[in-house]
Amino acid sequence: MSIDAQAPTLSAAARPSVREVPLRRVMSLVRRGGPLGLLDELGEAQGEITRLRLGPFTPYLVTRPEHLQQILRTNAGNYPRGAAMWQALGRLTGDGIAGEGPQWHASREILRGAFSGSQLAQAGEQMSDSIVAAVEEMAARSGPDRPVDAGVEMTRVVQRVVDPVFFGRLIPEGEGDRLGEAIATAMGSLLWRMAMPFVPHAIPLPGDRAFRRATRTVHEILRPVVAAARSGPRDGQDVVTRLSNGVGADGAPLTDDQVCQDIIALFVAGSESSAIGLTWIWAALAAHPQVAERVRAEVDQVIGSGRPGREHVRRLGYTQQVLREVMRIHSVGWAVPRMATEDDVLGGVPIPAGSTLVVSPYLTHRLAEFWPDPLRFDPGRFERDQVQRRHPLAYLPFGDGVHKCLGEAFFYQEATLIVAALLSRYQVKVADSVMPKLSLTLQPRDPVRLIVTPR
Ligand code: HEM
Repeated sequence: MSIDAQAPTLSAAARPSVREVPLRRVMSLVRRGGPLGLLDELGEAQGEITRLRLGPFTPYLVTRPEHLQQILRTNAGNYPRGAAMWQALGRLTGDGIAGEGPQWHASREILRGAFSGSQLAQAGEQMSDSIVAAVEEMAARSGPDRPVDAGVEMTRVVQRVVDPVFFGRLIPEGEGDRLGEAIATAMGSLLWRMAMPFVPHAIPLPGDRAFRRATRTVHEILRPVVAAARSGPRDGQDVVTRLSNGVGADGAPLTDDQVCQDIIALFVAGSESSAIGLTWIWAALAAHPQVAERVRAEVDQVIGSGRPGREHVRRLGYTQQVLREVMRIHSVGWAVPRMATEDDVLGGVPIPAGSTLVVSPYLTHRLAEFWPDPLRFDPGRFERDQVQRRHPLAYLPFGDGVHKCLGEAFFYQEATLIVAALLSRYQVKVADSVMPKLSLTLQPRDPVRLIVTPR
C-alpha cells in the first residue's frame, strides 16, 4: 500500500511503502481477537512499516532490525521517549529513570552503579539465599492437590530478591505483596490512556479510577520507606540509599518525590516484568517437556545436591539458552514507543516530526527472515554461532541503545538461580494450558497454577 496523501514528502528519492491500517479494520481485528489478535495480524506484514489510523493518533509500528538500528542507535537523538505510553506511564513513574533528558540521565548514572557487574557479583550470595528461602516457602504452600498461583509466587520470589537490593530491607513485612499488587493494578489500568493519548484527563476513561486508587496505595507504602532511608545511616549500597545520596540534573539532591518515582519506575521496570517473565518460563517448560528434561539434567549435573549459587550461573549454558528463547517468544515488553522530534526517513518511508513510533520486540522476534519457523520453541537459536550470524537488533527483549534495560543481567542471574533452585529439589507441573494476553505487558491471560512437589 502507499502512504496517505497528507504525509509530507521528505525525500524525492525515497520510495515510500507503508502499510496503512484504518480504524475500522483495527476495531474489527480487536473485536475478533482482542489486542493480541490485532498485533498478530499486524505481524503478517513481516517487517513492512505499518501505520495505524486510530482517529487523530496514527502511530507507526516498526519491526525490522535495520529500522530499529536507526531509531535506537544511529539516530536515537531524534527518537526520545515522550510517546503515548510514556506519557501515560509517567503519571506513575515520573520523569527520572523512566523519562528522558537531563533528569533521566542523572537517574541513570546513579542507578547504573546499583546494577553493575561488580554489584551483581557482590549481591550474588544474598540473591541465592533469598531465592532458596523463597522457593522453599513456595514449595511448602503447594502440594499435589494444592496448586499455587505462579504470578503471585514469582512476584514474591522477585520481591524477596529485590528487597535488599532496592530497599536495604526497609519494606515492612506484608507490604511487599500489597505494593506489587498496587503497581500491577496501576499498570494494568493504563491501556486505554495509552491507546487514546489525545483524550484529555478531564474526560474519564476505563481504568482511571483503579489507576488513581492504586497510585495512592503505592505512595502510602513507599513514602515512609524513603523517609526511613533518608533518616537512617546513608552508607548502604541499596537503591533507595544511592538515590537518596544522589544529585539531580540541577546538582541538587533528589527530592523525596523523585526518589519515590524512580523506585516505582524500577519496580515497574524490574519486579513486574521479571515476575511475568518467570511465569512464562514455567509455562514454556510445561509446554516443552523434552526441553524441561534437558534443563533438569543440566541442573542436576551442575548443582548436584548442593545449593545453587552465582558461580553456577555461567555453567548452566543450556538453561540460559532456554531463558533467552522464552524471552523471544514471550516478549514481556512487547512495545517500546518513541516520538520523532524531526522529520526523518525510515526505510524509504517519510516519518514526519511529531509521529509516534512503536518498536515491537514481540513482532521483531517473529520475523521469519531472522527466526525461521518463528513460532517454534527452539533454544538452539541461542547457540553462539547462530547468535553471531544474526542481526544484533533482531533480538531485543530488553530494548537497545541509550535506554537499554539496566536490569538485563540481574534478571538472567535471578531467573537462572530460581529455575535451578526449584528444579534441583522439586517437580514443577503447570495445571492448565496457558494463553497470552496483551496489556501494557505480554502476560498470561489467566492465573498460571503450579504444582510443586519434592522430587
Ligand atoms: C523480564 C524482565 C525485564 C524485561 C522484559 C525488561 C525490559 C525492558 C525494556 C524493553 C526496556 C527498554 C525501555 C525503552 O527503551 O524505553 C527496559 C528498560 C529498563 N529496565 Fe528492564 N526489563 C526487565 C527487567 C528489569 C529489571 C530486573 C530491572 C532492574 C532491577 C530493570 C530495570 C530497567 C530500567 C531502569 C530501565 C530504563 C532504562 C533507561 O531508560 O535508561 N528491568 N527494560
